[in-house]
Amino acid sequence: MEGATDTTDYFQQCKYIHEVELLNMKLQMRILETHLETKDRLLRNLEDIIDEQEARIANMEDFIQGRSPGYVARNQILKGISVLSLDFGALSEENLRLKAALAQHQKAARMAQLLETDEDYESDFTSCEERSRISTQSSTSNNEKPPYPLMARSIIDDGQLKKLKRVAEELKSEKDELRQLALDTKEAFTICMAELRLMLESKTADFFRVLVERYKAEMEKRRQLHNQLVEINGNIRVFFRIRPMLEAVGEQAIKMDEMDDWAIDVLQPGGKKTSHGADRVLTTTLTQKEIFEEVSPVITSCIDGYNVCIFAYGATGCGKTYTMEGPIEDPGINQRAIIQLFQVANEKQGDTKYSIQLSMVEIYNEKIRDLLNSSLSTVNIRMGEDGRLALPGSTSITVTSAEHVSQVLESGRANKAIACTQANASSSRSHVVVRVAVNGVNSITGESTTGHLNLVDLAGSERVSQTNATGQVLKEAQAINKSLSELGNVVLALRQNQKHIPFRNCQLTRMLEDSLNGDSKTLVIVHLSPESRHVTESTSSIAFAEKISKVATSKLRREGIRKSARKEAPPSPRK
Ligand SMILES: Nc1ncnc2c1ncn2[C@@H]1O[C@H](COP(=O)(O)OP(=O)(O)OP(=O)(O)O)[C@@H](O)[C@H]1O
Repeated sequence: MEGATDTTDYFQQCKYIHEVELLNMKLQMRILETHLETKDRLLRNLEDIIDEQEARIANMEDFIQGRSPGYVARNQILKGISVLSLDFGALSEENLRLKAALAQHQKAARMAQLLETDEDYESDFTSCEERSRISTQSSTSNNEKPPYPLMARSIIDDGQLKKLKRVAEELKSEKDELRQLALDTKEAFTICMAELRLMLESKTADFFRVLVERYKAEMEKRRQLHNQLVEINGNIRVFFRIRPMLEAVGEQAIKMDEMDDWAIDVLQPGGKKTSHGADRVLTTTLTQKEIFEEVSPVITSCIDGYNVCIFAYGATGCGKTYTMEGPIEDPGINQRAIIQLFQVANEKQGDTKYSIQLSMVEIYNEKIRDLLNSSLSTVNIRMGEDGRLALPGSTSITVTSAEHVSQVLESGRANKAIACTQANASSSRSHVVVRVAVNGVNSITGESTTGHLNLVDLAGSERVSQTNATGQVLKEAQAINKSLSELGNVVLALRQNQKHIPFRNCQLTRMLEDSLNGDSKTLVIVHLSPESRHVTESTSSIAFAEKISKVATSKLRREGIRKSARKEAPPSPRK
């Protein structure tokens, strides 16, 4: 019986052992499954981290230093393993041995697991302080390897970092190539532009040269035609002289046309720009000497017996007296003209002996006063026996030298000042006429010629309506207006070769009848103030200039001027 009991015990013991072993095997299986599952999760995490790494190549160093969110996942996994361990502790209390055995197996299995695969976990679990310590050491010592976490090492092992580096290098070299290409393109573009500019400049210069030549040819043609026209129309020329700006402030409303020496541009008060032509425009930059050179050809024809009239027309203050008299140190046309007549007469002196007489009168309120006589006697106009107009009783001085001319003109100027005071008039309220007679007598034939040069500084042309004039001033203004208007009518009639010339309507035209009629040469210099505040007066002066410049068109057609102008136009420049 006892033997049977022992056998039963033994059998029972074996059964228990088998059951424990079976349980143990099952546990091992479960542990392995858990381990595999853990590994799978770990691998998935690793894949996620690798993906993240690819997207964050620039932050690789940060990742290597262990700041990746992958750690959080791994910590959770490890936590799970610990929970599993605790589960083992909750096994049935009824079999402590089994529990101990199980615990031992579990411990052994866990140890085996850790030893087998997770050596690296050790480093993963290294404390932050430890890691930073090692990291600091690694940065100072090149020999020690940094404690790369498992995932980083796996990436390095996989060659992904190398791959990424290679890609980065390729990208860098492509970028360098692109940069070089951009530099080459820029250089090529600069060279191309420089060549293009040179080509354009040379083409433009050629084109411009041809245009200038054509322009000059046109100008020359125009000048010739104009002279032809002036001769046809009785040698009457109209010039504009623009006075320089006297005030620094204000806009310049009148300028010479940049493209045309014979025209001016006027900026009207409303902002409109108008253009006006004349026989010549004397710009602000011309000196007194240069102005005289422009008019001197007309003056010297006096020596040959021609009558010449030069009028300075314009509103008060626009420079008429400056042009005719000028300052003592820089004299105007009057003095220069008479001195030139002297010089030319001296040069021509031979069989013909020349003498030059000078008189100077003023027409104020239709009365003529002798400015070379200090008593300022009034002078009348008479028709002489030779059919010439004379001013009997007026002083006529034969001038003998340039100095003498200056002296005589100066005394006339002084008397003019007295006249202004006596008549209570400013200089612009009267017309001042310097009359020069050039007599030539041929000692052999006895023939004589007389040419008259009339240099007229007209009264200011401003309108009565704009001056609010009354009484004496109104009377003066009316007389001035009338005489200027009559002068305009006479010049226009002469220019248009009208049958009746209205000389007799005022003292000024009466006095100058013999000088304006016939083969005479007349020049009207219309003076213009450039300042915009004088633009109304200037426009009125321009209107006067345009009125006296009018030419009968039927006459032009008869002369065939337009036809010839068209025929000889130079060729267009080639593009
Ligand atoms: N071309 C010029 N260059 C420099 N100053 C000038 C010029 N023309 C005129 N002036 C100056 O302008 C002012 C007026 O000129 P000026 O007396 O000759 O005008 P005006 O038309 O004769 O006037 P008025 O009709 O009142 O006699 C003067 O001070 C003169 O010196």
